[in-house]
Amino acid sequence: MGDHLAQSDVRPENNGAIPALRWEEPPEGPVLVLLDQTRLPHEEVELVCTDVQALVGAIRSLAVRGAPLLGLAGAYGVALAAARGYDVEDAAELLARARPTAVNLEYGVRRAVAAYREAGVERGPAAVLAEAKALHAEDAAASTAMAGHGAGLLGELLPGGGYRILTHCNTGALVSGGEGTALAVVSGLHRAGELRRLWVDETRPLLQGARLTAYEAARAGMPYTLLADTAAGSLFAAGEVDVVLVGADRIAADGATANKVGTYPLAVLARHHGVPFVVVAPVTTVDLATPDGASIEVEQRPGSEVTDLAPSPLGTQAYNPAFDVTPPDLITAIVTENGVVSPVTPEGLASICGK
Ligand SMILES: CSC[C@@H](O)[C@@H](O)C(=O)COP(=O)(O)O
Repeated sequence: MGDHLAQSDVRPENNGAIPALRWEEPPEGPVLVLLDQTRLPHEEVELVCTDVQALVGAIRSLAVRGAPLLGLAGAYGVALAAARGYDVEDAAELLARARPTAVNLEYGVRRAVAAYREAGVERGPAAVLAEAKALHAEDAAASTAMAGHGAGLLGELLPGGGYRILTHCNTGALVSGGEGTALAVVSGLHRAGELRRLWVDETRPLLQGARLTAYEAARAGMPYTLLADTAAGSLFAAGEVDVVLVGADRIAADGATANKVGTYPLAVLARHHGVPFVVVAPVTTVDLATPDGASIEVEQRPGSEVTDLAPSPLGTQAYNPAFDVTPPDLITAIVTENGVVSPVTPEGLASICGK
């Protein structure tokens, strides 16, 4: 990001909840302001993107991340290009390719570009911004609806309430225009007094659970406990997990679900221990054009994200996929804003998406 961010563009803020992303129009020209998630929880620092290259850098570095938020970033990125007079089609290509797995990114970009094309060059900037804001509002509404459907599902699966929920990665307000996906369900249950314990996977190697979910859970006053990803097996064996709730980056037409690496082992553990495994995602994460899990492109990240942790001996090679794919038969239910798909079938998914 270096070249695109003047020092004065970095503004620390500590008062209350900071939105993960917002559009601003100072006299110097429109900007997209991001809460830098690489700096959380120790520092709440905002990045001000004045151009698409800066935003692409922020997406790749995970300053802005999580499927629904990537969709918003993509749409606002197109709006930024249009407002600042850059080539909108070129900018859209750059943005859509910034990360490959979360289909929301491409969805947000394509939707914004379609609005631009329809409005024409003169009215395009206003039209594309309006589209990005509409997507933002829809995402917030989807969060609320998913929280309601998720709570209803848990009530059916686990009568009695007082849930001990295991989650992976980060799926809260940091990834959404609203309260998120899986963590939106957890937040609603917490407010209703139904959350006995939130088990938070660290989420190696970039620690989205330890840094971001713990940050959100602490702010909300949830009863939560952090665990190393490798401790999940013994937690299941001890009978301490009632249900697994996770988000998704892309759900194929057959229900196979790509989510943060480490999700698939949780689904295997859940099946072995007879625990429901539930995916919570908006329909914008369902990609009916991708037939199955094998067709999902899984982002491979630099090995240094793994080797630099310890650090490992110089020259060590690392296997570092950002996501893994859980097959549909291991998924108890997929919760969307339009309702719940269970059992997970291609027909059920297509119908919830209105296709
Ligand atoms: C609602 S967020 C769902 C997923 O996007 C989330 O679980 C996840 O895998 C995020 O990965 P990240 O690499 O941090 O962008």
